[in-house]
Amino acid sequence: MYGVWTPEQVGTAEEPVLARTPEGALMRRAAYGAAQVAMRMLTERAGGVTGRRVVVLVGAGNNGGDGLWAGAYLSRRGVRVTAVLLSPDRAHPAGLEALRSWSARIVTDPDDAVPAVERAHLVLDAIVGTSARGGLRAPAPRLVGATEAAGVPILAIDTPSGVDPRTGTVPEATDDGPAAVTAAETVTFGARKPVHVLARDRCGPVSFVDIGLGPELSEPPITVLEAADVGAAWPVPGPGDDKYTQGVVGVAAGSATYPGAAVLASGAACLATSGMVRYAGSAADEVRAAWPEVVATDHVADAGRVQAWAVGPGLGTGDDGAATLRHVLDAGVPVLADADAVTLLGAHADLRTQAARVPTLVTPHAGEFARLVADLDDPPDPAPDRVDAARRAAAALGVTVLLKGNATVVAAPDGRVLVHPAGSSWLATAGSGDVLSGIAGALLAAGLEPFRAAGAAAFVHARAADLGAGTPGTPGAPLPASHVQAGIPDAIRTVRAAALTTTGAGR
Ligand SMILES: NC(=O)C1=CN([C@@H]2O[C@H](COP(=O)(O)OP(=O)(O)OC[C@H]3O[C@@H](n4cnc5c(N)ncnc54)[C@H](OP(=O)(O)O)[C@@H]3O)[C@@H](O)[C@H]2O)[C@@H](O)CC1
Ligand SMILES: Nc1ncnc2c1ncn2[C@@H]1O[C@H](COP(=O)(O)OP(=O)(O)O)[C@@H](O)[C@H]1O
Ligand SMILES: [K+]
Repeated sequence: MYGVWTPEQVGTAEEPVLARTPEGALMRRAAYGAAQVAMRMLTERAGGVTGRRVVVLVGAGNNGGDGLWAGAYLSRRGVRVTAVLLSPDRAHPAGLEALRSWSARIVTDPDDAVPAVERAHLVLDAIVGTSARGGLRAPAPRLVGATEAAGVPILAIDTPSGVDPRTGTVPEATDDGPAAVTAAETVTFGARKPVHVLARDRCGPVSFVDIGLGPELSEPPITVLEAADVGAAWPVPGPGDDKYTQGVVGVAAGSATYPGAAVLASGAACLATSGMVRYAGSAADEVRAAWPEVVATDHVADAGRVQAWAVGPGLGTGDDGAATLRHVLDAGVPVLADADAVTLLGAHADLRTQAARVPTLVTPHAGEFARLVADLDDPPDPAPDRVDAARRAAAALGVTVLLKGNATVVAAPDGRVLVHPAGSSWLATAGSGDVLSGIAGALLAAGLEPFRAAGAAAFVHARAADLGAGTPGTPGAPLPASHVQAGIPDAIRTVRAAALTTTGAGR
C-alpha cells in the first residue's frame, strides 16, 4: 500500500525539510534521481548514455530548476543536453548556472527548439510541476506537439505538464498543439500526487525518488493497494471451514431480458471465494446451466440465508426491481448495489435511507453516479474532481462508493479514499461491471468491510482483464467480460503469490 498526497500537503511537508537542509539540497536530490531515470531510459531506448541527445523544456519555477539540475547531471555523464527556456527571465538561477558550467546548449527561441526536440533521444518535461494551473501555455504546445510527432519519448519531471496535479484532468487541445504532456514515464519526488494515480495514461510508469519528506507527511488522503495487500486480505478456506463458514453470497441480478448479467455476476462470485453462492431471480435456469454449483431460486424471498447480497445487474428499474432491492436491504447483511440498483437508490429516498443502515457498497459508472446523487443538495460532480465527488457522495449517502473508470475511486463514508489505477483499458467492455459485482459481493460475504472489499475487488478485476488480454509486456488483445471472469483465478493466484513473497501471508 502506498499513499498519495496533495501538492499542498507535499509543500507543507517540504518546509521543515528545506529549513534543515542546505539551500538547494532537496532540489539537487530530486534532480539527481530524475537524471538516473533519464539515463536508464536512454540506455533502454537509445542503447547508451554518452553522446545521446536530451532536450530539457524548462519552465518558470522549481520544476524548471529540477530540469536544469538534471540536465547538468546528464551533461556530466557525457549527454549532449539542450535546455529550452520557456520563460527565460524566470529560469531557476542556480540550476541555470549549474547547466552553463557544463557548457550545455541553451535555447530561448522556439524556432531553434523545434529541430532540437525532433532530433532528441529523450525530452525532459520540466515545464511546470505541482504549481500548475490549466493547460500548457505557448510556446509549450508547439514544442510538445513536435516532440510527439517525432516519436521522441518524454520523461515528465514530477508531473506531466498541463495535467492538473490534483485531479488528473486535462483541458482540450488547442490549434497550437496538445494542452498537456503525455509522458512515456514520470519521475516524482518526495510523495506521489493524485495525478499519478488518476491520470496513469498521461504519466506512464511512475518512478519515485525519496527526498526525505516521509517523516513530515500527514496521513495520506488517498491510498493505493498493491498486489501483496490484496493477496494478504483475500479470504481462503482454512482446515476448520465448510461451505457456510466462509460466508454465503446471494446474487439478485438478471432478468428474462438480461440473463447474462446474472451469469456473469454469479460465476464471478463462485470464482472469487470458496463457500457458497445463491442466486435469486428470473435467470435461475441460465445461471444453473452455466454454474451448476449455484443454488438458484426465482425469488429473493425463497433464497435462504446469506451473509451478503450482490444486487442490481440486469435487475430492471421498475417496481419488481425496487421490491427486490428493498428486500435485500432489509436482510440486515452487507449489500453490494450495482447497475439498476444504483439507479433505484437514486430514485427512491426510502431505499437510500435503508442502504445507509447496513454496510453498503454502491458501484456506479459515471452515468449511474449522476443518477445516484441527483436528489442530493448540491449534487457532487465528478468533473473535474472524481475523488472529491466520490468522497462527498459517500459522506452524504452513508455508503461506500466505488466510482468506476480507468482509475477506480473508492470512498468510504468516514472520508477514507482509495484509488485503483488500471494498468490498461481492456475492462471497457460490456458486462465487465457485472463481473466486478460478483467479486465484490463475494468479498463482502466473506467479511471484508465494504471499503476493503471494493479495493480488493477492483484490483483483482483489473488484473484478471490484464492477464486475460495477454502476457504482461506484450501488446495484448481485446477480451469479453466472460473471459475477464475466467481470469479471476489467475489474478487471485498472482496477488496471493505477491503476499507470500513480501510478508509470508497468503498461505
Ligand atoms: N520546494 C522544493 O524545494 C522542491 C520542489 N521541487 C519541484 O518544484 C516543483 C514546484 O515548483 P514551484 O512551486 O516553483 O512551481 P512550478 O510547478 O515549477 O510552476 C512554476 C510556475 O509556472 C507557472 N505555471 C502555472 N501553470 C502553468 C502552465 N500550465 N504552463 C506553464 N506555466 C505554468 C506558474 O507561474 P505564473 O506564471 O502562473 O505566475 C507557476 O508558479 C515541484 O513540482 C517539483 O518539481 C522538487 O525540486 C523538490 C524540492
Ligand atoms: N477505460 C477503462 N479503463 C479501465 N477500466 C475501465 C475503463 N472503462 C471501464 N472500466 C471498468 O470496467 C467496468 C465497467 O463496468 P460497467 O460500466 O458497470 O459495465 P457493464 O454495465 O457493461 O457491466 C468497471 O469496473 C470500470 O471501472
Ligand atoms: K513537469
